[in-house]
Amino acid sequence: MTAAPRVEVHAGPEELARSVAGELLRVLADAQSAGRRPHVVLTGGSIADAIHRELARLSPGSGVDWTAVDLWWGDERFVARDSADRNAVQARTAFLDAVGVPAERVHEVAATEDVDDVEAAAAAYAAELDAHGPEEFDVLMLGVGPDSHIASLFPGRPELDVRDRSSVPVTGSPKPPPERVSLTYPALARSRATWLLVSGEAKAEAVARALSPEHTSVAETPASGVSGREETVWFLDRAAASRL
Ligand SMILES: O=C1O[C@H](COP(=O)(O)O)[C@@H](O)[C@H](O)[C@H]1O
Repeated sequence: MTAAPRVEVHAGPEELARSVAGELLRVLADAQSAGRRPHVVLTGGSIADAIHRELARLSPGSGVDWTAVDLWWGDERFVARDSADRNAVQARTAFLDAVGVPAERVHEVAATEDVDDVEAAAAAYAAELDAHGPEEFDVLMLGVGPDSHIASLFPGRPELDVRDRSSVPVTGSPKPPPERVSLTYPALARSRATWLLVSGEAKAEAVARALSPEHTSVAETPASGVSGREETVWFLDRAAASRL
């Protein structure tokens, strides 16, 4: 049974980013001390970028061996490999290059140069998960949009109902860029710890709705549909928590 979500409120985005990065480094160091190679799902977006920069800053002395961590993404934009719109490029610039994660541990979604179309990118990502993915991710991090989307699962869209695959193509995304690849709910449910990362007043209403699931539906509020097997934590700043 999944425990009720925990809500952690921080003063502002910097404090939020520092706390999440510190907590992630502790989880990774503990898993490695126990002899495991942890698998983490990264997200894109503004607060994720701040967290990634904190990871680069706090990593020295954390005890984390970044050559023994596998990294995945909850979603990716289907654009050119070096596009600044790619979540992987954002992560690489903010921390992957700085901490030295080897390429074979970084499980990126295919870019437009790699495959013919977004359907092929989603199929290739599902195959990569089958071949190298864990039974359970250690930590899954998700940003939340003002419309309550998580990964690239947007309100009212058919991708919300996909149950037979781990990864889906998204075309005509309401938020640009229009073509994306997203993990599905069954894949997002394969995590020990699920952390939702939210900063800013513009998302306060989405947070309040997601945290009162009896007053909403997954179709209307996609963020209400995820939870970790052992813990679900909403890391908020005061502005994002202002309607709770
Ligand atoms: O498009 C996306 O948006 C969300 C949230 O981004 P933010 O800038 O509002 O924080 C992100 O979680 C997702 O990975 C991304 O592709």
